[in-house]
Amino acid sequence: MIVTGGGTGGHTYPALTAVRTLQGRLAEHGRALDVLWVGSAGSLEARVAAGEGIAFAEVATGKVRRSRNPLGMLSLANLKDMARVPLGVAQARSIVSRFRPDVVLATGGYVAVPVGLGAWMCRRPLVVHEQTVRLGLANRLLARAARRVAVSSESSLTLLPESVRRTAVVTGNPVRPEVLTGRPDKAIGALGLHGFDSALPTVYVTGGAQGSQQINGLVGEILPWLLSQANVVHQCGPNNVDELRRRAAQVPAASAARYHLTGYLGAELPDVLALADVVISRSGAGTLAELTSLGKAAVLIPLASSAGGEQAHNARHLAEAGAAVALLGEASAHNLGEALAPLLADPARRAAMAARARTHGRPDAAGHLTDLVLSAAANRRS
Ligand SMILES: CC(=O)N[C@H]1[C@@H](OP(=O)(O)OP(=O)(O)OC[C@H]2O[C@@H](n3ccc(=O)[nH]c3=O)[C@H](O)[C@@H]2O)O[C@H](CO)[C@@H](O)[C@@H]1O
Repeated sequence: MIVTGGGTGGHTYPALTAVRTLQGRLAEHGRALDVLWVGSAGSLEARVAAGEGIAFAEVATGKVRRSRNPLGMLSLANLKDMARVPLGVAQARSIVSRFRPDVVLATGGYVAVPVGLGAWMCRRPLVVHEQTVRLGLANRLLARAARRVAVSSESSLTLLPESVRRTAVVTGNPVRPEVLTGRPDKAIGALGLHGFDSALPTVYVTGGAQGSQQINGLVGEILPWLLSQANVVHQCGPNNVDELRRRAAQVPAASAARYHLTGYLGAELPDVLALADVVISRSGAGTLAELTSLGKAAVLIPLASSAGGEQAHNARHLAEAGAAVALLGEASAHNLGEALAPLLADPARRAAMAARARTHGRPDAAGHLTDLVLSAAANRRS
């Protein structure tokens, strides 16, 4: 198999989960998966593949920066990047023709475009996986060339063009298995949270892999109050740690022991999720798949500029079902405090929200996507 997808955690982790699940399936039959990850140099997917011991090949990619103004799309940076796309396609085609995979799995992001086109040119079956309700730009381009399009929710189906809908299957969005088996006590040990008060609920604040300055700012405004009600693990983004650490120095010493700041959570993420009673988060598809599979009460602050308003759509969907609170429109520290207060004060209220969230989870998504990939590969072989 060739796997491609990346740029952000939302595209990278479903690809990783599919690879791991496939490896596990084949191992049950005493067989090994021959897999190559094709991605961008210096990217998250390159680091993830290296960490997992998955062979990795680089292709050139061009990021197309969206702009409300059509002429803005023609910026110098965009034009330079677009010029890299044909190079990436040529590289990907050569990689696919040498590796000769039975199947190519693409999970979105700019890098998936050249690799998916390379698969199509070499007549290798392409399976596209989409995490969000609306197909992302890369997947819209690739969907017509794909043997199968896997989507994460039923509501995607009606949004697909007729020709693509025929190849579409609802699999859900794969969640890394370890995310579902975290342990609160391990989070305390690994992050040194010995000052946390076990009588108080714990809030996990996350802005996605890169962190969110908006969420960091809003949480910063209510931090003294929040720490009087809860313990807080705050994942602020690797580039924001220094600034946030300076701001955190103003937290009164009495409550500082209940505040843990971190740029990015790696292996500790599952344990922090297990520890969390309430999550404050963006509403990216990856994070929501995790929160719903686990069943977590959440206050969602969507990224306003996400493609097609996709994060607001995700957040509204869960909020309407009582499975989260969504701060839609202009979020303020006041609104955030108001959304949190009843959840922090009332364990039964957060348990009810968590239970509703769990009904939206699809912990079996990796298995469904793996079935689809295996059947595309088997078809080619037969
Ligand atoms: C800015 C942007 O382009 N956002 C998009 C991106 O989300 P983005 O990748 O930013 O966010 P997601 O919520 O989809 O995924 C983030 C992933 O990173 C993990 N994580 C996060 C923080 C951390 O410290 N450690 C860690 O492991 C999360 O648990 C999750 O698995 O792709 C998603 C899926 O296509 C889309 O829905 C989002 O709109």
